Amino acid sequence: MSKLVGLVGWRGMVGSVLMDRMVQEKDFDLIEPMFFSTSNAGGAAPSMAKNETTLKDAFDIEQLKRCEIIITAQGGDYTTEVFPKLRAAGWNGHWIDAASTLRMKDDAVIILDPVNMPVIKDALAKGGKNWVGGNCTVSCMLMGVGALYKAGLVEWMSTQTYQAASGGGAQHMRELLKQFGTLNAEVKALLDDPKSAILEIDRKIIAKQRSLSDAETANFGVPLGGSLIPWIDKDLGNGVSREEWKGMAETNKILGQGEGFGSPAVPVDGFCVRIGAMRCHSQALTFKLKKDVPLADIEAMIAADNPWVKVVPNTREATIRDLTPVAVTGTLSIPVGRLRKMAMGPEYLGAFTIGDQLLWGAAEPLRRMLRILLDA
Ligand SMILES: NC(=O)C1=CN([C@@H]2O[C@H](COP(=O)(O)OP(=O)(O)OC[C@H]3O[C@@H](n4cnc5c(N)ncnc54)[C@H](OP(=O)(O)O)[C@@H]3O)[C@@H](O)[C@H]2O)C=CC1
Ligand SMILES: N[C@@H](CC(=O)OP(=O)(O)O)C(=O)O
Repeated sequence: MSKLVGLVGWRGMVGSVLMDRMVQEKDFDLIEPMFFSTSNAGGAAPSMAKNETTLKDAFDIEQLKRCEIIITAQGGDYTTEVFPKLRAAGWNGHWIDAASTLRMKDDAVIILDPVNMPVIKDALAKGGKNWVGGNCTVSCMLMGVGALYKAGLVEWMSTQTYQAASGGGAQHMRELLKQFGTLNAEVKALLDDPKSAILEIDRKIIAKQRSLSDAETANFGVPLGGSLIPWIDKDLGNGVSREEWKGMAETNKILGQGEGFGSPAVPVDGFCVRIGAMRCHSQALTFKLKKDVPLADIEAMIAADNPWVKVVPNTREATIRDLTPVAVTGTLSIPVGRLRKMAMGPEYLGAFTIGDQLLWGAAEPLRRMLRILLDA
């Protein structure tokens, strides 16, 4: 008989991407889905439902307890409220979560199976039940350059990220697009006139950006359209943003090394920056390798690591065609390009990589974990 799998957060942005992928990969053929809602209990479940055709209350512990596996993309507040109650009520099922709440707990594994299948298998063998998707930037980065870590080649890595609006949620994407529209409207007449002065357009744009109302910047706090924001997530009070802190903490935990694993952590640090892209996170990486490895060997290693990574030749033509958010959005492809040795010495490697933060950055590791559990 198919396992009863609870789905919470299925109609949100991450959840919708997850549902699409589960339909594409025919995951629903293998499970008995039970759909939950925080806002519409008793309503009709979506078309993938089989026997459980009404939405269950996502706070109803007795209904949740019926599920052998629960997948949630409802968010951190939901996890904080419901997960401890469910475990306290004796539920012993598998919890697969997109939120960061439980990520760094000792009994949780950060799931990214093309990179850390041995860590997942080891935890499963030991009775692990809590599986949490990684930070989108970290997951996309490791899907691209995980081969260098697996080969034990990385002494340290520095990251400079270019993160899309979607990382903040659906309202942030809307806000960005509204700002672009407002700015365009401000200078439309001048743009339509090829003889108009560009510096006048520029003056009007900056004046408009600086006078956007609180309502027009409610989500990001400041204008993002035509600008950038070099701070993502909370201020940890030591000059580091929480998003930057996740880089080192999560990379090492995913790889099963560093604190708690009895081996040294690889230092990872850099700056995380919000830019006006829609849903692809991009990052420029600088590696200090433990030894000088020929570039061709590095390219071959990266290309062979998993079926989704794609080495982009370090030429202008290939880069501007294949290594942009526009090229990658909506695909599972993880291009890695701009690979070259840097001026600092032969152990210093530069790279640039991009991933769709709603696919490999959020939904895909969750549905793959479901498959791992169904196959176990
Ligand atoms: N955004 C991202 O990039 C990433 C997000 N995550 C995690 O996933 C969580 C969910 O993120 P995200 O999907 O962006 O959140 P959303 O705000 O899109 O969805 C969360 C929930 O909001 C409710 N909701 C209320 N109004 C609407 C509406 N108009 N359309 C759809 N849903 C609505 C739904 O719950 P209900 O059906 O019960 O009413 C839904 O499940 C995050 O909190 C985070 O923990 C993880 C990685 C990346
Ligand atoms: N912080 C990411 C999105 C996200 O949800 O991250 P996390 O899953 O680590 O909270 C961003 O803003 O781009």
